[in-house]
Amino acid sequence: MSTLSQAYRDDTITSRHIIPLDFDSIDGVPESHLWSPSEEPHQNIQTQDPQDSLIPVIDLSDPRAMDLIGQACETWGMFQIINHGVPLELVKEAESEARRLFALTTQKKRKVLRSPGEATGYGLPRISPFFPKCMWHEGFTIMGSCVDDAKVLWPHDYQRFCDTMDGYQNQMKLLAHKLVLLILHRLDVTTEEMNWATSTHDSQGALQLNSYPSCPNPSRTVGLAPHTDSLLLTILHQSGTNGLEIFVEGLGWRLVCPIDGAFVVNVGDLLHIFSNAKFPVVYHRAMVNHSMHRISAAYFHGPSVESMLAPSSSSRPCFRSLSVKEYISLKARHNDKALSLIRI
Ligand SMILES: O=C(O)CCC(=O)C(=O)O
Ligand SMILES: [Fe+2]
Repeated sequence: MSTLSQAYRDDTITSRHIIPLDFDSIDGVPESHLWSPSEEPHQNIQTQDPQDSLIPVIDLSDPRAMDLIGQACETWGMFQIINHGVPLELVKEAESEARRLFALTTQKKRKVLRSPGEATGYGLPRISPFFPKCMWHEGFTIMGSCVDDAKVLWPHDYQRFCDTMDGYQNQMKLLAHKLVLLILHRLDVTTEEMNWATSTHDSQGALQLNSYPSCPNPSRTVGLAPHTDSLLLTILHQSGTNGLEIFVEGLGWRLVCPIDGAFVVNVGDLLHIFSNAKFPVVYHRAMVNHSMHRISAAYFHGPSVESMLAPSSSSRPCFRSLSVKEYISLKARHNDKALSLIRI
């Protein structure tokens, strides 16, 4: 049976930029990383006042949580959650282990470089080939066990990293299932569809650790270019530094303020399709700043890659049905054009 990592492996586009910059050895932004407004479609739209975040913050212990989540999915496709039940200690530990990883020398990190045809390891964002300039970013992708890479990075001290990332992925998987259940109440789903979306034993997840070093020229650089996440939903921990922005039709780019102990949750393409576009497609990006090294951890949750996906109980579906694997493949080849290719 295919796994998410096989599906990603099959479709990696060979990129001329697969190696993140050696951030330790540079003192300016090289031409390859300098974006002009015309190269970044939304770059010139002003971000709103940082205090004025639109995205709702929902307390999962609130009896109205299900309704609030449903409304947020329909209106923004994004919300933040607090009182989610994930031990905050574990979140802090995962962030600190991610910092320990990115603080390694460039030479060390490149030993676990994600080569073309590989799904996990150290590297640039998967969307890099679709943009003319490189992003001010380095990432580390984990799907299941990361022990092989960790042994290369810390031959005598790899267990701490692995245990933390395993524990974090387990908690994310539990939380993702809880959220999917709450979200599906907003949609008119059949029992069979409910089983598909909530089946725990063959759901798939990937953990993406993102690092955005401080940048000498943040107004001409992009941390993570505008994109949508491919799977059902994403649960993001952003360290206390601004950077994540969501594109809202008619309003432009809006900051998603970091809140201590909260996770940002956003609808991914598969959920957009499954909701028959009742939930919007969520464009977001990450910007960088002059003084802070920003870290984030995104957990992408999806169903089995072998399973079929179609708009739920819809008399007038606006997408054709296809396998999850096929969608991942379309996305890898066509990026944000993938949804229009399956629209009917
Ligand atoms: O770093 C962030 O805030 C966003 C990360 C993200 O969008 C992703 O990893 O897909
Ligand atoms: Fe994302």
